[in-house]
Amino acid sequence: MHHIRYIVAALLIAGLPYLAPNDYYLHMAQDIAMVAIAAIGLNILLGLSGQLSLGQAGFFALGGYGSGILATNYGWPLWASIPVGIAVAAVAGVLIGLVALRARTHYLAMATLAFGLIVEILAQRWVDLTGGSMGLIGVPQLNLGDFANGSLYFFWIVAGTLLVVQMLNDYLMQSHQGRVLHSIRESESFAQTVGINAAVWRAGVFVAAAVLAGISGIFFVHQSGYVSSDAFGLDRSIALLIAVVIGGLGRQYGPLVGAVVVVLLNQFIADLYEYAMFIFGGILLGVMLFFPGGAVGMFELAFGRFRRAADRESDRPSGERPAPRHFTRTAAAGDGPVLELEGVSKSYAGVVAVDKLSMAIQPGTIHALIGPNGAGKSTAINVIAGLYRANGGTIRFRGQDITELAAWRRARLGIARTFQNLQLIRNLTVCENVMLGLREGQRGFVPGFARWLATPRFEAEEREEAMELLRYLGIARFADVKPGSLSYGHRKLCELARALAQRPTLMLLDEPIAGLNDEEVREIANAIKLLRELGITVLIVEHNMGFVMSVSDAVTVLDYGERIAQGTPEEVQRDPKVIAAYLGTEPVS
Ligand SMILES: Nc1ncnc2c1ncn2[C@@H]1O[C@H](COP(=O)(O)OP(=O)(O)OP(=O)(O)O)[C@@H](O)[C@H]1O
Repeated sequence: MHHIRYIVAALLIAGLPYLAPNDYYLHMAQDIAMVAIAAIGLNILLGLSGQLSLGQAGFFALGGYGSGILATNYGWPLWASIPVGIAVAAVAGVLIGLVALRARTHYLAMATLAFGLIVEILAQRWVDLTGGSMGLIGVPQLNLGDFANGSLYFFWIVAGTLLVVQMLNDYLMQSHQGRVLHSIRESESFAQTVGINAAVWRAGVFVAAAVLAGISGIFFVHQSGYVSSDAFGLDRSIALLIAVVIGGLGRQYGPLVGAVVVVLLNQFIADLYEYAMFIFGGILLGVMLFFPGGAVGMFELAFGRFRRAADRESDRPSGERPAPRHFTRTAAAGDGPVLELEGVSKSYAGVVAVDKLSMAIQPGTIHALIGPNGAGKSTAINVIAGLYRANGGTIRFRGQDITELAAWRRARLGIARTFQNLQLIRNLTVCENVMLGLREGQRGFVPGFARWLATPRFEAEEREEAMELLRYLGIARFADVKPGSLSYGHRKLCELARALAQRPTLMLLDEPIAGLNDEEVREIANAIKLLRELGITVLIVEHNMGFVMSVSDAVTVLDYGERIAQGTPEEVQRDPKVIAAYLGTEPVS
């Protein structure tokens, strides 16, 4: 009975036509459902993946006209014209999704705005096809059989579709796919380092939003037997945006609440039609300034404080931390180097940051890459992780040439990393951040949705695996809080747990103790040694010499992008070139 809310909603939908005093209310409910379907799509696009579209009315129009024109002008039956309408919207979604891979932020907003305007102008001017602003007349209604007016059945179809879309949305928000979208919004390069093909996701989410807008448009066109191009203007795109923001951007029920508010407001201000945009604009501004969480956010704020804090698990002393299971990827000592760089170079517009660097990292060791400021350490780690492409040389991981592989592919092969300036997803809990790293056993959308329908504990195994890692690193007590409320040291440990969740063979740690106090440094040093115990090979970039010398098995020293020394910590410490690089004097020859 974990999905009781949907059963109640289905009963309400079934009963509402009989309870509504007259058709006017039913019509309003239909409008709300239509707006909500498209708004859910926009919320996924903007609220989850962070991509702003000002052209959703374009998809709405393409879906609607795609089906409406075939059914009206060419006499197609609705069962055939509707899938075509959805397909037209989806194809447009793919095309705009491809644009979204090139244009970000306000450029993307402008591109989608232009798309919406083009569709609107086509709808107005291509009168033979669309009827222009005079309208397409005699559009068949979606009334299922004998019901001439069909409002009862029509409501059931629209509201039933909304229910299914809302369920898919709810699954998305609670699942791995939702976490992926959160991560893409916060940092695409970070997402790639946990094995996410961000480009595919960004484009895919555009298609999903386009299809939902298209379905909404199809319902709209087949609602009343008549449709004019005036219905597909910019104001519709803006109204959707307003619904999403007023409801609460990124919130599970934000679009539904926003759709109710927008449709009701439209009714109240029907007499002030000329000022409608002005009034909506004012409300949008007010919400964004004073209640950025929207109506759902306000509700959470008001009632969240009465919610009982969940019992939190307490952490055991470090001696009693069982090692996590599932570490299968580790490389054995006889396998040869885990990572080999051969003459790797990287320059930025003339600045040679890494110069023909060669080094080998042996399995199961902690290898440090050190050097003065600007020596090229971060560049080297980014080139290894695949965030930057090398200009020359070869990188081999467990014998495989990965020089040309995308970052997400390298992550999937078993290279995980942490960042100098922490990359944790603010809107996810500590446990969910760690779950983001789990790749193995992740289900696709459809099997995941089926499992979600079947059991409330649909991600119990993933959660338990993440908890094991948190316990291992001694931060299980923070599992259910957002990373923002943790100390800097605990956040570093959380990031380490997330990287561990990728079950890596090689872990790249970029300045793991920068900004930490002595106690926190000790914790991180212990954690890094635990990684070695799990058989993971570690490459650390770090400034703090004392720390490097205490944890590493081998050290490579860079200066001006070139390798100037390599060896055990003791050997490197005695090397005159290293002393000179750090003290700024000429080497004693
Ligand atoms: N995105 C960039 N564009 C241009 N130059 C860059 C860029 N990133 C780094 N550099 C330059 O490349 C050189 C190496 O920088 P890098 O950040 O890799 O060194 P680092 O050893 O990590 O330094 P630090 O210890 O200060 O972090 C520096 O001269 C730096 O100014």
